[in-house]
Amino acid sequence: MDTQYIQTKQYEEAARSLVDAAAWCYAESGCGNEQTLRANIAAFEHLYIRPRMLVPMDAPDLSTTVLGTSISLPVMAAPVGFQQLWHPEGERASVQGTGQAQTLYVASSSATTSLEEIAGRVCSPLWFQLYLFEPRSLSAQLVQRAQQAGYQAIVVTVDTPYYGRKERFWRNQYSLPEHIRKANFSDDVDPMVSSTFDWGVFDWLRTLTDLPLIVKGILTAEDTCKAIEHGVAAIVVSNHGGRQLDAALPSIVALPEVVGAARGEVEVYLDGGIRTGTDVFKALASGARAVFIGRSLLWGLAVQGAEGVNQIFAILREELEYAMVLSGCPDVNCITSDLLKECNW
Ligand SMILES: Cc1cc2nc3c(=O)[nH]c(=O)nc-3n(C[C@H](O)[C@H](O)[C@H](O)COP(=O)(O)O)c2cc1C
Ligand SMILES: CCCCCCC(=O)C(=O)O
Repeated sequence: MDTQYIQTKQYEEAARSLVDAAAWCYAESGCGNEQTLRANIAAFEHLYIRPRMLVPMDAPDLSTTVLGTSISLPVMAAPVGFQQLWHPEGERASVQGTGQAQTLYVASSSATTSLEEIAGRVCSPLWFQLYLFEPRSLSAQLVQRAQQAGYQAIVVTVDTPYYGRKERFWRNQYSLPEHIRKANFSDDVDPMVSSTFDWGVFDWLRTLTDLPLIVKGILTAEDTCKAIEHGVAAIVVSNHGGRQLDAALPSIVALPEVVGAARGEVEVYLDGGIRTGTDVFKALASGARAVFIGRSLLWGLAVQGAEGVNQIFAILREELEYAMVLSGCPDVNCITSDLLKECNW
């Protein structure tokens, strides 16, 4: 397909007509009544930009760094499992499209392509997302394989002591197709997430790797302090795209308290509900260093494979560039909290 869409929303509409109903339902679902899924997006609508005028600039500079790695825009690919549901090339295409956009890709523990194969394809910086599995040895092996394959950091997802209740998916009695495999595990291994871990897991992981550890799934100041005490290098404010605890805080609402508690000691990123460049702008103005996209990346993947993923980043890049020029921000460091106003009407 050679159509060029100008909004991520148009990719969503196109993807819906292309993707099998079960895969669509699986990805779009939140958990429970989907309050958090809706609120992740709706909360951005309460934030408005206070633009500044007559700030001279040429083209604004959207580039930044995350843990010292350069990326061409402050938007990265979130870990998303089972990507062959959306395109036969799955993760191979999404990592390629992310590389074309010159940004960073996080490979999921639950990928349909092995972590080694993803790393072999790479033309972008790569982090590996780790689930905390029982037995622990399953997680330990993944960490060691990721380090060996050249990943630059481990993103530990901590919001999944149980796998969330995707009730919409269950109600429709969908299940994932037989051919969809977790490629990081042999067929006789069925890794189960574990509810028995505490914060000491970071001390244990530290004995296994010297890669930076990033914690994904934080929504409170209290847990931010715990994470810093246990030596994390960065925090992802996330509610798993509204897929774990229904009625959990929308990510953009939780962000300021996490940023406040982090006191600049660690980098803070956000995911959940990013659909436009102005959403990216609002997250940066609320203190995020960069953001991740989950579902919108899948829409690009479903419609045009690697090129679609690249296009999703291109759309967000252009929208962010417009927002920066029109609000007087020559570079991403100029996107500060004084440029935002909350309006609850
Ligand atoms: C279909 C799907 C699969 C996901 N798989 C993972 C995963 O394997 N690991 C993980 O940490 N998060 C996973 N997530 C959560 C994303 O990393 C991210 O937190 C979320 O999608 C961000 O919200 P957004 O979809 O509104 O951008 C998944 C999300 C979706 C929609
Ligand atoms: C063993 C955990 C499987 C998780 C699958 C991917 C995911 O995180 C999701 O939200 O779906």
